[in-house]
Amino acid sequence: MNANEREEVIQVTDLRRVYGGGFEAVRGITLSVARGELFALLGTNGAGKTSTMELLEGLAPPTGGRVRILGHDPYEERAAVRPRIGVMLQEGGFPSELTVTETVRMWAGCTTGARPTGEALELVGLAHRAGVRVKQLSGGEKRRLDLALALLGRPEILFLDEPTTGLDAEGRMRTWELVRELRAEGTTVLLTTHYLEEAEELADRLAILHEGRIAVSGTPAEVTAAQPSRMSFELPEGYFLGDLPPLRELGVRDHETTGRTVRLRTHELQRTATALLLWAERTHVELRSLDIRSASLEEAFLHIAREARQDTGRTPHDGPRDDRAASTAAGKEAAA
Ligand SMILES: Nc1ncnc2c1ncn2[C@@H]1O[C@H](COP(=O)(O)OP(=O)(O)OP(=O)(O)O)[C@@H](O)[C@H]1O
Repeated sequence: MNANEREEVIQVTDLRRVYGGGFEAVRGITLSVARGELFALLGTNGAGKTSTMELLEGLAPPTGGRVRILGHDPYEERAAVRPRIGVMLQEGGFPSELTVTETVRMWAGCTTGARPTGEALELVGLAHRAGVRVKQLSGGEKRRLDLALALLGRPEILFLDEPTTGLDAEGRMRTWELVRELRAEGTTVLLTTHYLEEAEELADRLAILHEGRIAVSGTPAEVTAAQPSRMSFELPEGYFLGDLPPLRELGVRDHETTGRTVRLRTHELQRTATALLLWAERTHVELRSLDIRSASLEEAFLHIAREARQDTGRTPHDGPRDDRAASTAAGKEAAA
């Protein structure tokens, strides 16, 4: 293979998952992840992140579509895929009477070419808890044990389902550092998380899921670029909105006022901010409580969540406006 060529180790095409009761949790997801890349799956609660991860991990067969992990079907060709991947599920579940060391040894017994137990515990910062029974570990320590087990077989692809949930700030930083090191060594990582700063810190690319579909995807910079920046300030005493330069002409997309506070959203932050600050200087007034912030991943996420809330307000008969698959789901709902 050409050195510049992207080796796609995760390929997902039009993936679908329908649960027993007929609920469509994954509704046509297409994505690919290159070797050595860190891809983050974000989404509102119930968006379908875990349902998607489980299909990629080969824990269940898809209802429709295609998954290839390292060129294999992870469900049909489990024996070929399993030794090359590491999986950290959302909820581990170990025999609670075993000690940390015994748990790792037990797991190592089922893993080809396992790391030494001490090394695995060292990696996740659990070496000092080696002799402690699993039931005595804190929630965060159990997450770290989960991670140690996922790393035991030196996987080529690491699936991490909410790896830092329940960790304190130091534990989270430590996990981020470890994930960065693994990536630097060439490990491909697929991560789900509710911490947007985690995705912003770690991800090369990401997708935000909503109701089983990818609502937006790209690099963190691409995803945030589509969102407006925000600016807010207090109107000086004796001044009104109409005294400001015409906001539309400054690139302002929309604005609202509460009392004397003006909040606006703009795609041209520099132009808007410069014009308003120059106006304040010319007018010899101070824009108090001035706050200017560029768009963030949080903004993109909240935008999607807001749209989701508005959608929830619709009746099934209204149906989503422009999506055939979603109309089918709404139709099912209406029929139920
Ligand atoms: N076994 C199941 N049977 C029926 N529905 C299920 C099942 N498992 C999950 N679901 C539903 O599928 C949808 C997606 O769930 P999933 O756990 O994949 O979402 P998620 O994005 O991982 O959510 P969270 O962020 O809350 O962990 C939810 O509406 C959930 O209730």
